[in-house]
Amino acid sequence: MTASITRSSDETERTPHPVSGGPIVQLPTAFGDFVAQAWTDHETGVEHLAVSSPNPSRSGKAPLVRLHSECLTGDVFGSYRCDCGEQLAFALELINAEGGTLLYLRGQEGRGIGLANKIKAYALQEAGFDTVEANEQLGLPVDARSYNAAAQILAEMGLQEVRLLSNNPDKQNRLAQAGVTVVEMVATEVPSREQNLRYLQTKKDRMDHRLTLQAEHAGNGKTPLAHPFDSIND
Ligand SMILES: Nc1nc2c(ncn2[C@@H]2O[C@H](COP(=O)(O)OP(=O)(O)OP(=O)(O)O)[C@@H](O)[C@H]2O)c(=O)[nH]1
Ligand SMILES: [Zn+2]
Repeated sequence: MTASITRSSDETERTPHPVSGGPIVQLPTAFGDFVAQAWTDHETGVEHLAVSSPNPSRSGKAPLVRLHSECLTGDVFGSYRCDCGEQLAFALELINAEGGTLLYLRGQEGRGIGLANKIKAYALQEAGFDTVEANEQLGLPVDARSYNAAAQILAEMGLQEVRLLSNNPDKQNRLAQAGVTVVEMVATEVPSREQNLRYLQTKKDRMDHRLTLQAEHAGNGKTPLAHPFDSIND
């Protein structure tokens, strides 16, 4: 429980970010049967949740890991303003099929600026600003997230070499700085929609997200993925 993280570049030892994990419990879900473990960040008091496949990876490759930043509007309400809810469903389906872990990072709402500020940023986007400009207009960082707690949780779970389910190269770099080796980036693009196309285009153009946004990939509501709520309403 006290694994230290070292910089791969210079092997300089750093003080581990203080986190602790609780008991591992069964978590049967609409996406399959998982196990869950809560983790507390003792620096911030924020509680995160690791949701893992109970079976070891069948591929023999490094474990699949998704770091999912909290998005109340997308994850809980199924908002189409962003791709978060559908990415969450996609990741859980893949982890159920292939094995792996989804670490749900709370306190990262709105790329770390918080829910109320994200909604203010939405208001600015409705006035014409893009998702980057909106944060800047609020005098806030474009991306205020830290992955130090996540890296330490992964280390304590024995996940220091991972295949990262993400389109965000910055996440890969920031994890590497925190001591986690990303051996492969696994795309997590879901079909775009009319309502989130500008947002996704901005992420591609201004935040270097690896998104194709190809016409056949752009569902625009015509080829929706299974939504988290679809299989719950039985
Ligand atoms: N500030 C702000 N945050 C947003 C907006 N739309 C979604 N978010 C937040 O963005 C975060 C998700 O980040 P993304 O950039 O979509 O994806 P990522 O996690 O960096 O990259 P992937 O791993 O590829 O999904 C969540 O915390 C959301 O709450 C927005 O318009 N403004
Ligand atoms: Zn979102």
